Amino acid sequence: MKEKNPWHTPVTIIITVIGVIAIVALVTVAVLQNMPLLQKYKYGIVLDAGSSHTSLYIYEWPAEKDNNTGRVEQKHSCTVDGPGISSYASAPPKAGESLRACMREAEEWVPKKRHHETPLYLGATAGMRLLDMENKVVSDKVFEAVKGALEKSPFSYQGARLLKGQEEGAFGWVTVNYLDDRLKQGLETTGALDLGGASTQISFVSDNYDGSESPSNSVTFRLYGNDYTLYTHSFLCYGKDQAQRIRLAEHTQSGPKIVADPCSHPGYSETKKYSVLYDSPCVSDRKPQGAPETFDHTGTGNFQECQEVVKKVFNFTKCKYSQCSFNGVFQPILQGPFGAFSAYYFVMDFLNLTDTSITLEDVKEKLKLYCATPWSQIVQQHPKTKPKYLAEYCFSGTYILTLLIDGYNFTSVSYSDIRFIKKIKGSDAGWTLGYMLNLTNMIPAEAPDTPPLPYAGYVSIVTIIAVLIFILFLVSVRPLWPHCSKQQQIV
Ligand SMILES: O=c1[nH]cnc2c1ncn2[C@@H]1O[C@H](COP(=O)(O)OP(=O)(O)O)[C@@H](O)[C@H]1O
Ligand SMILES: [Ca+2]
Repeated sequence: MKEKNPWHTPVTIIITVIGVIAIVALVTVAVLQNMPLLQKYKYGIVLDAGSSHTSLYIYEWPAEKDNNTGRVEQKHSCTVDGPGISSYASAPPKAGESLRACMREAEEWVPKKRHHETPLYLGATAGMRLLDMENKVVSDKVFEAVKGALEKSPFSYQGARLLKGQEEGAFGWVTVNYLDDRLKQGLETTGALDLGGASTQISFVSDNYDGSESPSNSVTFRLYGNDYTLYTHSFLCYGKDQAQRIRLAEHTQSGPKIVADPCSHPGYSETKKYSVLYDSPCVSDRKPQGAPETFDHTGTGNFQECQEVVKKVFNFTKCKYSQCSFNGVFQPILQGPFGAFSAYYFVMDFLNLTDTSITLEDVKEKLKLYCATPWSQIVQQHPKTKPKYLAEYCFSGTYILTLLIDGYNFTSVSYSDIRFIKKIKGSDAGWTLGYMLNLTNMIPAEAPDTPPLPYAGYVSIVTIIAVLIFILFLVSVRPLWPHCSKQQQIV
């Protein structure tokens, strides 16, 4: 008679089926419970209302990683048509209207079901700081107008406000170091150099600065369990557009009809209004009395002379601290590396000077040749560049070098610590990302707890343990197996 397969007895079949079901159930529960949720994204929107223009940035991050890091990315940016909001002083409602096209674009980029929970911020910088100094009533009206426009959007409007210079510098530093993944890993940080139209910021951590000398320049952060004492300073009126005004004001103190400018190309000639040049708190107190209505701004294209006149924009005489940058402002010893963005990048990129491994002498030589190039040739070579920018690159390049070397004390050696950057890993360098990370509490003060095992390792271990338990179970119930019981009977 054929012997019955002991595995086919009802007891073993039941034990096996129950065991397999138990393992599958155990692994399934463990996996489901710990599985990352389906990749859903959250969004945040920040408007950078700068002195020259407004930009809107949309940021995106995985929904389950709110307070983890290195994951927020710029999804889209939109440049608002027209000038910065501070230019609408004579027609504030138009400042609000100007934002409409970008706000509509944002509605398309952010999935509709996320609109209501997407925070929306507007931060205004030096253009509005100047307008606020000049006429608080008007600057309030401009803010009212932009608030009105933003409140109408479907997003979660969180406020429109004037950023302090310190915040602008510090959040630019946070952005650069966040995107470079330096904060989470506690690595040496990168300094941030931001050049705008109306102000400029320098921010860095220096071993020689603990915040006690000139405390108004210090900002402290605790990020991912690391303490940082940041040195930061914002120079109002030292953005490149206002610095240009200060420089031209030097030239026009006697109210001349013709200004021969070494920082403009030979053959350049433009009629300009005195009232427009002096329409800024950075120069208004120097307006010459009895000047004609206009002057002819002509170029001589002399880099050395341009350097001399640009230097006069800075005051190097007084310093009540152990050391200063300029205008009597304290600055600790520079400690690199540095990322230089915004107009630093636009100008140096146009001039093909973003490579800081070339010597400063070579940089100056190239700029000298560029400044001496006749205006007609410049216009011909760059038909697509805005004439306003084109007319100023010789000045802007000279201003950047003078600000870095004479102003901040970079040397021919430390100049190579600077990287001119526009974007880091797809996100624009600037204060907006740092501002949003701060307001949404997305950078925790303490390092987040990380799971001891990666997800795949966790699943494998749960499976192996479950299988082992099952085998042990089978072995322990072996005496119940029919053929074993038979053998025992024989013995
Ligand atoms: O393509 C460009 N070439 C040269 N300069 C540019 C270009 N795009 C923007 N800029 C300049 O960058 C600066 C941006 O300053 P912003 O408007 O942010 O002022 P703020 O930061 O002082 O408030 C302005 O001086 C603007 O003219
Ligand atoms: Ca800016």
